[in-house]
Amino acid sequence: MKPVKVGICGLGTVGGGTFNVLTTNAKNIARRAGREIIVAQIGTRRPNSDCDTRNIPMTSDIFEVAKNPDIDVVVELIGGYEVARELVMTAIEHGKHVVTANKALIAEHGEEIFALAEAKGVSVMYEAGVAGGIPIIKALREGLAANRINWLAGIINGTGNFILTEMRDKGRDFNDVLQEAQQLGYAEADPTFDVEGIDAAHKLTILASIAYGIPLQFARCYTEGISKITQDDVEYAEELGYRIKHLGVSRQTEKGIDLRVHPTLIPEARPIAKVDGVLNAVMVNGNAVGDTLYVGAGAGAGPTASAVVADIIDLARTLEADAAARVNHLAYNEIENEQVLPIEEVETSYYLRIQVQDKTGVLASVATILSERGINIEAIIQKEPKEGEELAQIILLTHRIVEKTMNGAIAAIQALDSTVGDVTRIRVEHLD
Ligand SMILES: NC(=O)c1ccc[n+]([C@@H]2O[C@H](COP(=O)([O-])OP(=O)(O)OC[C@H]3O[C@@H](n4cnc5c(N)ncnc54)[C@H](O)[C@@H]3O)[C@@H](O)[C@H]2O)c1
Ligand SMILES: N[C@@H](CCO)C(=O)O
Ligand code: NA
Repeated sequence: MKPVKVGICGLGTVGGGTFNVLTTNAKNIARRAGREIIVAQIGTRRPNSDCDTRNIPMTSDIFEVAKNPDIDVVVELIGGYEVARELVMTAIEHGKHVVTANKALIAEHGEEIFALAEAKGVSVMYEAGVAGGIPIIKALREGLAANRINWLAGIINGTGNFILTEMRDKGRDFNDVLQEAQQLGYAEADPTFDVEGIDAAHKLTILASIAYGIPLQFARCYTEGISKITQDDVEYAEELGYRIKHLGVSRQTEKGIDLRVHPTLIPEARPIAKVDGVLNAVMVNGNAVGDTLYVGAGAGAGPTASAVVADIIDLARTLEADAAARVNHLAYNEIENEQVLPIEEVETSYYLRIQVQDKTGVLASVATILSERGINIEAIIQKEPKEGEELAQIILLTHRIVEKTMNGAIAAIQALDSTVGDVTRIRVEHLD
């Protein structure tokens, strides 16, 4: 069979990694695909010193790659929304298959891109976009296709998990660790996407869509970042037997689907609570299979390239096949518009940290506010003021309650004379 010709656009962390995996593992890849896969052209503004591209045609115009009649598969690794969207649409218009690691692009413009791809009989693959090297898209779209997915939850941002781990294990400063994550090539071009949960929300949007067969609904994803987590919360969570992780959670409930990214307390006995550093992990619960767990590197050149190249191999195998026989872009042939629940309607358990004046009767007033609203307390710790400080802290774990009821309770606690500042609220997931 004739070789498959690939054009790579963007030769940064992931582009460079993809080029190196394709060349280093070329023989093995050809054995798997049943044909050679060669890099026919690279579109980049500058060379990458980690890559020996001496014999490869290069251009600074990525659109030249998208239109090159010699190329079968265009690999979009430039990032961002607008130019990337235009590039991918141009490639599809020219009859190319596309592989991308760009979850922002898929979460925001996926429907339009897939519609054009289906009209043109080509495929757009995006395994590298979600949880880096973990083959979670493949697992959900194909491996778990027999199931009704009940829920999924994951650590799906490598930079965020790296920061939380370094803060917890070494007491390091947030910004210092973020800088290291940027140097290691883990972070997004705009790192607020990582720390404010936007990147995780892009990934969760995609996971929920292919898990339940619903449209991509990024705008409905509730998003909260990790920048407000304090060393105190990390320590108190551990005292209660929990770890704090930045989690994407989506459940199929009777009221609708919840779709949310936020810091989360997880019981330390759960394997996912011990997934540290740049590792990602996704738990998926299906009605036939039960619990499943997928763990691996969520960012970095090699792991992300592993997923990009797997998609290219998949395409190489089916290049001449009937497009309609390929698995649908969003896994389901029929997409149904199920309601995404507003965060106020979501039910979960809570960790609360309340700073109070060190007076008698304070704990009783807090307990009264909670019990009046039917909120049961599961555990409680009271911390005396630290040396040289005047404020005490009350730390609570509650049973499950709907978020709007908790909002009312928090407002009432904050209105107490004895409460100082805002109440810290972190949601708790037992993952069962
Ligand atoms: N870095 C990771 O670990 C990782 C993991 C998964 C997914 N991703 C995604 O992969 C994509 C690329 O990320 P990266 O980390 O490799 O970024 P990067 O900044 O290292 O590389 C992007 C490259 O594209 C080039 N580029 C951008 N616009 C261009 C244009 N118009 N013409 C020519 N070149 C252009 C840049 O100069 C840069 O070299 C992003 O969508 C990112 O979200 C990254
Ligand atoms: N910035 C992303 C890259 C992988 O998608 C992360 O840290 O997870
Ligand atoms: Na993946």
